[in-house]
Amino acid sequence: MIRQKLDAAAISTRLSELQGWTLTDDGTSIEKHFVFRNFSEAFGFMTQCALAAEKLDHHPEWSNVYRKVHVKLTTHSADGLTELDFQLAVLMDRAVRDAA
Ligand SMILES: C[C@H](O)[C@H](O)[C@H]1CNC2=NC(N)=NC(=O)C2=N1
Repeated sequence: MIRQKLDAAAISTRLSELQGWTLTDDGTSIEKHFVFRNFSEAFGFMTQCALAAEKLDHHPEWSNVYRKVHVKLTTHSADGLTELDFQLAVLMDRAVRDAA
């Protein structure tokens, strides 16, 4: 199931397929710091991700300061990481290319 909590081995495999994402100390989230050229690119990225997240019915915890966006992904209902978090991470990495 897509909303089923992943075990440590699955998390480590999925994480190794990504770049720039790290596991938080408590093991329940992955996070990444994105840096863009300017605020417009950062906000364009967030807009695209917001629409993708809504379609996926899976939403990021994030914050933006000028040209930086900090993203933390976790599945609240599973109290940990699920396949959905990794799907959203892949979508976000793809959105970076479109923002440029
Ligand atoms: C009803 C709806 O499917 C749920 O509330 C979804 C919405 N988005 C979500 N996003 C995240 N990150 N975790 C959730 O558990 C979650 N649940």
